Amino acid sequence: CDTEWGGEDMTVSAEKSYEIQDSGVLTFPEGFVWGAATAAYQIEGAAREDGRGPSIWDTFSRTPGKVHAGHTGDVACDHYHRYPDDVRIMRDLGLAAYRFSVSWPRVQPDGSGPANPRGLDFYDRLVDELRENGITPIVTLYHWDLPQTLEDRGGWTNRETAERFAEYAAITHARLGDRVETWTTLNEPWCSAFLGYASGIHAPGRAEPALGFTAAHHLLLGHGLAVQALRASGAGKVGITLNLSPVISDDAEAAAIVDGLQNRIFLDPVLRGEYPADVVEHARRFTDWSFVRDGDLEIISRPTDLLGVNYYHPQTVAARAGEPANPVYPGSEGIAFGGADAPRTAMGWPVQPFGLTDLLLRLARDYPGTPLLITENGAAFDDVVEDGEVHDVGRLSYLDGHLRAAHAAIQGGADLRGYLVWSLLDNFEWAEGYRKRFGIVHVDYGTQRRTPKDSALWYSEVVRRNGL
Ligand SMILES: OC[C@H]1NNC[C@@H](O)[C@@H]1O
Repeated sequence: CDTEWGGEDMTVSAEKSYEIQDSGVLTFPEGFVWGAATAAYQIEGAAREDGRGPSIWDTFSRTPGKVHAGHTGDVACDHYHRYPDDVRIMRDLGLAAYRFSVSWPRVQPDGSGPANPRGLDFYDRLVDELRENGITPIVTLYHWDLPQTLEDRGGWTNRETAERFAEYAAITHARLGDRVETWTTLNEPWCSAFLGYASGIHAPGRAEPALGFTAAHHLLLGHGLAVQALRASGAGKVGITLNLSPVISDDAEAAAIVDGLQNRIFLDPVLRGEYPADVVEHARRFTDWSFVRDGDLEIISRPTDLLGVNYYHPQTVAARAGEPANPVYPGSEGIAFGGADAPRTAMGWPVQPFGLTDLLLRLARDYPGTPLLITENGAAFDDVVEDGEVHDVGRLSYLDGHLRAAHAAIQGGADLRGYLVWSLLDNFEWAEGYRKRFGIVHVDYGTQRRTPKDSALWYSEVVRRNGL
């Protein structure tokens, strides 16, 4: 993926458009926010430019065997240099909002201390470019690229990292807060904790079940401290983004365990100010929870303005004697995962749009009063560029089904404010490297040429009509 910048013309060809057959128009609420999402390490590149320090993903991707084919985020989609072209693509598609993450090691190369002005300068340029093109920026403060220096001191297993995170949040808001209204603190703390510390599948690659729970708590504490810092700094809307999955099972006990470890261990502290009692008991074989201090849950549950929901698929589980534990769900011995009878994406994930309706209605029922924003939903498929076009029928069908599912949830009473497709661009899919493509815009990593896929043209029409 190491390329020279070609600077080709990236405009979307306006004459092409994707007509939606009038199969009964579904219209979304007035003001529904349509956009796309990305993350810094997955698209920016420029890994050592303008003072950026190393993150745990720079380290992890250089560790043999951890990332497909040794892929790294050194160049990625070269968004650090090509952002004007990428913003122009979003404008031409008619997107109203763009969710991106700020790279903590760009802002504070060592994770603490004074800001790196050149790092912040990039986000200044990006935010201004977005606003000049009528696109609302939505900032994620942490999308997994922890400064390595902090990991060297224990990372999210060290309580002090939560305090450093709040300082970083304040620094970033001080620079961008006059032009960025909507902030989410963390992206998918479940992945950071249970892929990164409990199972070793993601950076920093530690594989001790107990550390998953410690890291989860300090991530949540960091969220709460950052909310306090953002409020003190005059932030507008503040929230957190969680990857949530409804659990499908014939076995109530298995379902409760997985739902607790995936969903309620984060939802309940943030929105109810308590850890679920069943999860606390379940985890006692791994931890005594002594990392929870008096007052932590009050900090973690500071009021927020929105809940970012990342949905891809449900979890189908069954009780099966002798089944070994799934390492990302500590203590899940006797529970078999998978088995959904559904089409699959290139990630092997089942395509089950009904799960999104179930999830959104469950959130509205169990955690009422919190506006919801789908901050990620999308699918990987093996795309091919043919005569300058990408006929990604599978992705288009996935998105169509999930938008219909989201609409059904709105009809059922869910307070859903918007939908941000994952992702704007094909990008670095973590341990899968660049071999999995989630973008509605194809990226040729050899030339960095962008090609809007049929799904992008279709999505543009959905945005224009505010419906299907
Ligand atoms: O796996 C697809 C996406 N899931 N949520 C977090 C993102 O960084 C991933 O690329």
